[in-house]
Formats: sequence, structure tokens, C-alpha cells
Amino acid sequence: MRILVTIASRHGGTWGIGEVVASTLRERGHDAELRAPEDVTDLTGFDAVVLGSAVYVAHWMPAARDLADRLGAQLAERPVWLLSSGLATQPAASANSPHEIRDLVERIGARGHRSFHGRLDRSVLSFTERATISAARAREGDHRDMTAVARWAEQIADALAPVPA
Ligand SMILES: Cc1cc2nc3c(=O)[nH]c(=O)nc-3n(C[C@H](O)[C@H](O)[C@H](O)COP(=O)(O)O)c2cc1C
Repeated sequence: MRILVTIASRHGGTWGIGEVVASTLRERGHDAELRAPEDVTDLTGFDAVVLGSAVYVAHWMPAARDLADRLGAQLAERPVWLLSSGLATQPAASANSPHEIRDLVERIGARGHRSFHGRLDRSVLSFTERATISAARAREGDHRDMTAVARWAEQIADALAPVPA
């Protein structure tokens, strides 16, 4: 199947998660394309979509939210999986606007949503970002679990092409 993996990322950490999703889907025989949401204008030709975003100040990035708004009807016609990447240490239910994700899951009938730990490198942050993050107790470093990402992508690959009984 032809699968679009579209990921909003500011500093590249979530994009790297998207790369692992796309390469895992390819290893499982799918034709996966990785694109930034702002480069996606139409879903024609794609059989399924993985849409994801880094989380900043409790929200998905505008480019990912904008894609969900612009192409909501087309997303609703296809199998869609959502992913978020952030460093929130609170339980998922009290962090990162779970109601927004829940609304989106319902609106487009997404098959699922998965949160993955992200990456924080203070040296690449802007002055404003550093000021924002200093109030939070976010741990510096790369906390991405690419094995877990690949496993999740394998489940998507299998759901789209079930092994015949
Ligand atoms: C200014 C700033 C605000 C952030 N806000 C959140 C947040 O609200 N929730 C969260 O889980 N992670 C938050 N993070 C952590 C990022 O989501 C994490 O670093 C992520 O991996 C960044 O992805 P990117 O490299 O794709 O941009 C924040 C990071 C920064 C620098």
C-alpha cells in the first residue's frame, strides 16, 4: 500500500521518528513517503496516513493541526494513525491537550494515537524556547525509543496488509 507519513517537527527529533516509521513500513513491503505537513496538499493516491507532531507548550505544532483541518474529509476516508512526541513527564491524561487529540481521533476516525518520548538539546533552542523550557523539569538528552517506534510501525504495516490465514 502507498502510505503517507507526515510529521511536524521543529528541531528534527520527531522527524527522526517519522523516518523510522517510514523505513519500517518499507521493510514490510509498503511504499511509504515521508513529508512535512506543509508540503501535503492532497491525499489522493495514498491508501493510509500516519500523521504526527512534536508537542510544544501542550499542543501539536500548527502545521500538523492545519493539515488535520484542511484535509479532514480525506483523512476520514482512509486508515489513519496519529503520533505525538514530547517530554511531558505527567501522565498522558493530564498533559499535552489530550482532549484535542481525542477530538481529532473522533473527527477523522483514527485507528489510534501513540505518544513517544522526544529529544531535548538545549544548545539548539532559541532564547524564548530556553526560557519556556527552564520552567519545566524536562530532562536534556535523546529519549526516543526507536525500537518501540519500529514495533508500532510494524503493527501498522500488518494492520494494512494482514497475513492471509
Ligand atoms: C519550548 C519547548 C516547549 C515544549 N513543550 C512541551 C510540552 O508542552 N509537552 C511535551 O510533552 N514536550 C514539550 N517539549 C518537548 C518537545 O516536544 C521535545 O523536545 C520534542 O522531541 C521536540 O521535537 P522536535 O525535535 O521534532 O521539534 C517542549 C520543548 C521545548 C523546547
